[in-house]
Amino acid sequence: MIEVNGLTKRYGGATAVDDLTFTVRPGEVTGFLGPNGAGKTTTLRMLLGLVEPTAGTATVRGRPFRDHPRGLRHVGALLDAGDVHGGRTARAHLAVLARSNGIPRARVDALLEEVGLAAAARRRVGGFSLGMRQRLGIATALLGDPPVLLFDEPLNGLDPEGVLWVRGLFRRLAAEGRTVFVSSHLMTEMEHTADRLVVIGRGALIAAESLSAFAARSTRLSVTVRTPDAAALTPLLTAEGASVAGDGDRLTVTGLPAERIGELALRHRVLLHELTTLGASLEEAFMELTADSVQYLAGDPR
Ligand SMILES: Nc1ncnc2c1ncn2[C@@H]1O[C@H](COP(=O)(O)OP(=O)(O)OP(=O)(O)O)[C@@H](O)[C@H]1O
Repeated sequence: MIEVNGLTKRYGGATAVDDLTFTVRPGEVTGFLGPNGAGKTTTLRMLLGLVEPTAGTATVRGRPFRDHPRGLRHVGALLDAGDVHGGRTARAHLAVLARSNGIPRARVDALLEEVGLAAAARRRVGGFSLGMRQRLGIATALLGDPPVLLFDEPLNGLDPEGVLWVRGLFRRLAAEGRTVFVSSHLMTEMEHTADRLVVIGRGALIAAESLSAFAARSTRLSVTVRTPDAAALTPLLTAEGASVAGDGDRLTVTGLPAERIGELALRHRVLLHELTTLGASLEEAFMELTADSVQYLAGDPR
């Protein structure tokens, strides 16, 4: 569990992180989304005690990160994949960290295998591609088998196979009960990976909610529903706050995601012939909601 409360960072007159309050739960992948410069990296650095907050607190499992005595065993982090001693081999890099954190050496080779770097284990990191550095950074984060994992833009530089692998890895880590917090500036990277989203814009919180709740807040998302029982379905949808337009057996529904419409129909035994999401993609919803962070400001629904 990560708890961020009133977290603020100012640099001179500029506010990089503005009074952020949210929680990140174990057992889920939480996407940390915001446009470039929104304050994601600064927030993650404050979580790791690398940047001192101007105000507010950030705790990991109830304590500030620097109060955790065995760093890598409590929180694993990938912040900047380029931030590795280029003269070292991948294996030596991990071995040094393993030794200083009291982690068995055998874990190094197992992890190099797991992240797909076994064949490059004896090569110097200076010659690694960005994707290979990301894989090494992910291995570093996993080294201490920590219950909490932070990843800053982990998909940068990965090829499609690497992206699929990382998605599967994050899902597995969450299924093991870990807290997985992953930043990205692209919704497309998160929509197949995250269970929940924390969205920020210009340092301030825009949303902290499930992926489907986030989608439902976009005014432009609409769902086409075909049903022989529109008369029964329409009041069920409007009672949930949706707008329903349409004629005959074809309805256009805004304000509710397709998943929720499907659930309602099932629960009330309304037959559906079609359920299609139209219009804005989640990426467009994200752009719409981050376009004006003040206008769409919403609290943390804890
Ligand atoms: N050390 C610093 N001194 C001054 N300003 C800073 C410093 N670090 C970050 N900033 C500013 O704070 C804001 C937030 O930056 P941050 O790197 O946290 O954003 P981000 O969401 O991670 O962006 P990106 O997706 O581009 O990595 C930016 O305007 C940045 O210029």
